[in-house]
Amino acid sequence: MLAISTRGFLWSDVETRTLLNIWGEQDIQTALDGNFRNSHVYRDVARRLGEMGFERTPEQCRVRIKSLKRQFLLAKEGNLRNNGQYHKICKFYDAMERILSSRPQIDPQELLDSGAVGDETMDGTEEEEDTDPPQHPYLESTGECSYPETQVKMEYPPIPIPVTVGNGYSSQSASGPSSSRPKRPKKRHADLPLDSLMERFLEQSAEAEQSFYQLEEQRLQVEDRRREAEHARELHMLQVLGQMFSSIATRNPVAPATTAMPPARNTMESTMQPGVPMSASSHMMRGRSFIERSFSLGTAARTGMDDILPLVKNIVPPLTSKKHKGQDGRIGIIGGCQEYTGAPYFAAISALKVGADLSHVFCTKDAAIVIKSYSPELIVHPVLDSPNAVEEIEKWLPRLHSLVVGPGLGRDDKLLKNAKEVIEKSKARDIPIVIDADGLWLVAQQPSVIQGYQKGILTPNYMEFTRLYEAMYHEPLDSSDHQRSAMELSVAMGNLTVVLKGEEDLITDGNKVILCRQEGSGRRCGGQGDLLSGSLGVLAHWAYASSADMTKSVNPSVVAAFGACSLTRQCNKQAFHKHGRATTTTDMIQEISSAFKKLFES
Ligand SMILES: NC(=O)C1=CN([C@@H]2O[C@H](COP(=O)(O)OP(=O)(O)OC[C@H]3O[C@@H](n4cnc5c(N)ncnc54)[C@H](O)[C@@H]3O)[C@@H](O)[C@H]2O)[C@@H](O)CC1
Ligand SMILES: Nc1ncnc2c1ncn2[C@@H]1O[C@H](COP(=O)(O)OP(=O)(O)OP(=O)(O)O)[C@@H](O)[C@H]1O
Repeated sequence: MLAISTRGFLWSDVETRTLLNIWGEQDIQTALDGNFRNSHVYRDVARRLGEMGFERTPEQCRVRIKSLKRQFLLAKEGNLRNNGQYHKICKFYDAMERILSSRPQIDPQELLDSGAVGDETMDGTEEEEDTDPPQHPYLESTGECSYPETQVKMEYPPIPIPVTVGNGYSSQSASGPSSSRPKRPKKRHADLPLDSLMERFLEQSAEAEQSFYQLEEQRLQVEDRRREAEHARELHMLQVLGQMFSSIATRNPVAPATTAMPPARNTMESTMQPGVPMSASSHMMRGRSFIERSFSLGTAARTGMDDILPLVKNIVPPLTSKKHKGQDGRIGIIGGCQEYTGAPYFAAISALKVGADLSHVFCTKDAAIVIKSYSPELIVHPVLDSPNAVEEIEKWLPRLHSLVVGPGLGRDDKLLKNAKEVIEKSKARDIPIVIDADGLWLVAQQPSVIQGYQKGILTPNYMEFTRLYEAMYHEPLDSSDHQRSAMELSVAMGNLTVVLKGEEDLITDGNKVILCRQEGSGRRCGGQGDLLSGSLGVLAHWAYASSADMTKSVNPSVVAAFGACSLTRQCNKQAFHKHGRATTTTDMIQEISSAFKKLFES
C-alpha cells in the first residue's frame, strides 16, 4: 500500500483513529498489560499503522497514545465533576473510553503528578505504557485536588500555558520548574472553586493545543506551497532539457537515439498529414526560445475528425450477451456538496448514458440525498465530508475503472484535501483520472497532485486554464496563442493531456495539438462541461482498455478526449435544434444516445 507521508508531530483525525483502532486491538492491549517493556509492542503498532498507509515511528505512536491518554484522563476528570462538560476536551473520548474501560483504570492524579503528562522524550528505554501506576479509583469523594496547579507539558514543542489560579496559588508557565510548585493542602472539598479552576485549566490547555495545531498547520501549508513551486520548477526544467535534446536529435538523424530523452508519450506524428497549418512556430518568442524550437519541429494543430474519429469508434466496446454487469465501465465521480448537486449528477448520468454500467458519486452528506432524488440509476455515497472519507472512498477504488474529480466539489479545504488524497490513492491503482472544475482549482494550488501522471486528463475552461497556466509559469497567460499555451501547460504538467474547452476544443499531450471543431451551437448553459467530463471518464477507460492497435498507438487520453468533446458538442447541437435558447444540460443529456450513435456507431 502507498504510505502516506506523515510530517512531524501533526496527526490527522483519520490517522489518530487508525492508531486507536490498532492500539485497542486485543493482542496489543494484552501485550501492553502483560509486559514491563513495551517498545516491541509499539514497533508492532507502527508496523500495522504503516500497513494502513500511515508512516510513523514506534516512538511517535507511543507518544501520541500517551498524549491521548492524558487528554482522556483530563476530560474524564472534568466529566466526573461536571456531568460531561469536558467531553469536548478529548476529541477521541469515546474511543479511548471503549479501550481503556476494558483495562485496569489509570489514576489521573498519578499520571499528572508523576510528570507523565509532560516528559515525552524517549531514550529508547522509557516504557510508559507498562509503568502506569498501580490502579487507584478516582478520588472524587475525598476531594483530593488531582490536577496540576501550575504546570503542564505537552507532547509537542512546549507552549506556555498560562494558568491563572486563585487561593494563594501562583501563576506559572509550562516551562517553570516543577520543584517550585507551592505545597498544596492535602484535602479539599469538591465544591470549592476547584471545579472552576479545573475548568479553566482544561479550557486553556485545549485552547493552547488548538492554537498550536493551527500555527503548525499554517507553517506546513507555507512549506507545501514552497515545495510545490520548487518541484514544478524542477520538473519544468527537466522537460525543457528533454525537449532540447529531442529537438537536436530530430535535426541530426545520425545522432544516437540515446542522446534524446524519450517523449513522455507517443506522439501523433503517424496520424499527421502534410499541408496542415503550423501554429506555435509562427508566433512570437517569449523568452523560451528552446521550447519554441522544439514545438516548431512537430507542432501541427489540426482538426482530428479524419484521423481521430475512427480511433474513437475503435475503442467503443461491442455490446454482446457474453458480458456481465460492470465490464463496460464502473466510473466514480468525486464531487457534490451543499451548493452544487447538479454538476456531479450531470457527470455521473452522462457516464451511464455513454455506456458505463455503473456510476458512483462520492459527495457530501447534504448533497447525497438531493443527488439520489435526481436519479435512482446512480450509486451515491454520502462520504466526502465524513471524518474517514478517504478510507470510505478507497474501499471502492478497486472496483472503479476511472475517476472524475471535481464536478461540484466546491472549494472547502477539507473536501479538497480529501479529493487530493483520493487522487493519490487512485494514481497508485493506475486508473485514468479526469480532473475538472474545482478539481482544477486544487491542481492550481498543488500541481504535483497529478503532475506527471500519464493517465491524468485536465479539462479546463478558459478561466480554469488561465489559473493553471499562471500557477505553473508565474506569468500572465498570452491569450494570443491558445495552442502554444496549452502545449506549454501540458509540458509543465509532465505531458498530461489537457483539453482546453472553447469555441474550438483544443486537445494536447504536449507533443501535438488536435482541435475538435464539431459543430455545436451558440448556447452556453452551465453543466455542459460536466457532460464532457463524465463522458470522458468512460471513454478514457475504454481507450486504456483497448489495444495499441485500436488506437494506432495514439495517446489513449487524446483519443478519449476527442471523443468526449465531439459528443458534447453534437449533443449541444441536437438539443439546440429542438429547444433553441431554452436548451439546458438536461436537454443535452437526452441527446447522448442519438449523438453517440451518429458519431461513433454509424
Ligand atoms: N448545476 C450545477 O450544480 C453546476 C455546478 N457547477 C459547478 O460550479 C463550480 C464552479 O464552477 P465555475 O465554472 O463557475 O468556476 P469558476 O468559479 O472558476 O468560474 C469561472 C467563471 O469564468 C467564466 N468563464 C467561463 N469561460 C469563460 C471564458 N472563456 N471567458 C471568460 N470567462 C469565462 C464563467 O462564467 C464563470 O463565471 C464547480 O464545482 C462546477 O462543477 C458547474 O459545473 C455548472 C453547473
Ligand atoms: N464557444 C463555444 N462554441 C461551441 N462549443 C463550445 C463553446 N464553448 C464551449 N463549448 C462546448 O461546451 C463544452 C463545455 O465547455 P464549457 O466551457 O461550457 O465548460 P465548463 O465551463 O467547464 O462547463 P460547466 O458549466 O459544466 O462548468 C466544451 O467542451 C465545448 O465542447
